[in-house]
Amino acid sequence: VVLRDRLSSKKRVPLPPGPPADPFIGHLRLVPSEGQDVFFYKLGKQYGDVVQLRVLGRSLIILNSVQAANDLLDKRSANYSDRPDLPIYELMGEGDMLGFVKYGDEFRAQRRMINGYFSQDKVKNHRPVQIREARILAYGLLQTPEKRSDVLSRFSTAIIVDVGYGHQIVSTNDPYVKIAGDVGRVMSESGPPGATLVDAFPILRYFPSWFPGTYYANYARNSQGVVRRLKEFPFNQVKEQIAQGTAKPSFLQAQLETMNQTGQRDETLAKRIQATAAVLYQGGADTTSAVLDFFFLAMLLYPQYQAKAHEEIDAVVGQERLPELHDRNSLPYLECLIYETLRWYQPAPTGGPHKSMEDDIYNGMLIPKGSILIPNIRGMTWDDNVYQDPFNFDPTRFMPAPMGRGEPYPPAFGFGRRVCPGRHLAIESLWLSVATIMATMTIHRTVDRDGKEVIPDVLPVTTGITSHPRPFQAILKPRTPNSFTLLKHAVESG
Ligand code: HEM
Repeated sequence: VVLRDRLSSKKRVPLPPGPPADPFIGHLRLVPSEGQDVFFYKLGKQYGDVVQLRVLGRSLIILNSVQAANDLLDKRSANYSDRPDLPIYELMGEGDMLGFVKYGDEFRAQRRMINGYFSQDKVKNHRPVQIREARILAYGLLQTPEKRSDVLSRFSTAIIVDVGYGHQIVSTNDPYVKIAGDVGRVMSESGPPGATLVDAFPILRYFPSWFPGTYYANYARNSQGVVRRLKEFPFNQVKEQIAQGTAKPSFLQAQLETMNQTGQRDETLAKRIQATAAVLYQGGADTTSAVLDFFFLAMLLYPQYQAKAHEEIDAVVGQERLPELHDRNSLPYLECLIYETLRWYQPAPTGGPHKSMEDDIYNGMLIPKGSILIPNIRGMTWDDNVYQDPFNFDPTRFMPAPMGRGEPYPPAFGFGRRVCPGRHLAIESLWLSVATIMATMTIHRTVDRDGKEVIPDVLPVTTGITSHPRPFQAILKPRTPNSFTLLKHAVESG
């Protein structure tokens, strides 16, 4: 009786508001193929911070405020930490990797493994690698500014490959660079159409990749080799190095050593180690380099903030040495510059999709069991209840009054039990790279044939769930002759 009463009372609870739908396909025709983050943001403006869409019988709940995302995904995380079925990623061989794993024991085991190596406390051990790579990055940018995008990718790949697998990248022929390139291509390219679902509903091919069955199935099948190599190559390399006594400390080495010590050599554990090591690359490489590219874009569009960062670094660090992490607390403006970059544009603007496990009621609205919840980070960072003049890039917004307005840092790393486990590593990588770049170079706009400054396009490209700036050129110059010498010396002395 109690259950019947609860169910019948739920029937009276309205669903969250949303736009009018078509019969059967629901809101399918409304959702655009590109720029879903901006579309969801606009829906939020019209219908409120919790909006419901129905697509082919599935309930999509769009969350456009930090408050709603925290209330549901964090405070009620026991119900909202599952992921939707993503058959295409499963087909690719990624179904057992943390970003896609369902809520349950395997999820907990993988998070524990990753947290054990990347918690706030543990990431301190990885600083020497990050410092070295930040300096190689700045040196590389000054030497080949026209290859900025490649140099940024190399930076984020090198950190993951060293911290994750104990391998230092020294040349572009490196097998890890090849694997990284292949994985990046697979994640961003779409393949030939032909999947049953896509054939049945051709419009599905324009859907973002988190929507079940929408990614090209053939392409996914053809990509299995790339994903397998990402899992097996580092694993086999480190296993061999351990056997030969040459393994360097790394995430993989630590997991394999623990497995050897406990004598627990079962296949499930070996597969789990492979999957967690692979997901580090997948979660950490393109995201970090995309943020840095957004940073360069912001510096070209808003040169006044670059000048302020230079001033702060000169006052604290001077020009005779390079910044170190112990300078971090003395450089509040630089901190704000990094968080404003993360607020302004994000590499994952629609966040990670969460799935609800039971019916729930929130603010008088029914969130049906099995809904896919999209924490639309774009909408949250453009929320004018939280951020004044949200489209404007303004690092001082986070500063306490009277310098700023004390606005909160953006939720760029997601929510609840699914919050990004690489966030501490990511923030330190970003801090070291931005601090080293600001200490050693100035960033300028290029000029066209008529001598007019080129202002790059601010609108990013978003494919699937990741976003990065459109290609643009920047002129990078050493701040002083000593900047270049300092970097050269740091890089050459290792
Ligand atoms: C600036 C860089 C980064 C950004 C903006 C970012 C952002 C995110 C976001 C938004 C999510 C989804 C969270 C959710 O579902 O609520 C996520 C998940 C994840 N990230 Fe990151 N991330 C970054 C760097 C990294 C790094 C460096 C690593 C690894 C070392 C990493 C590993 C992961 C993993 C494994 C997940 C899946 C977690 C799960 O499903 O439980 N990320 N990240």
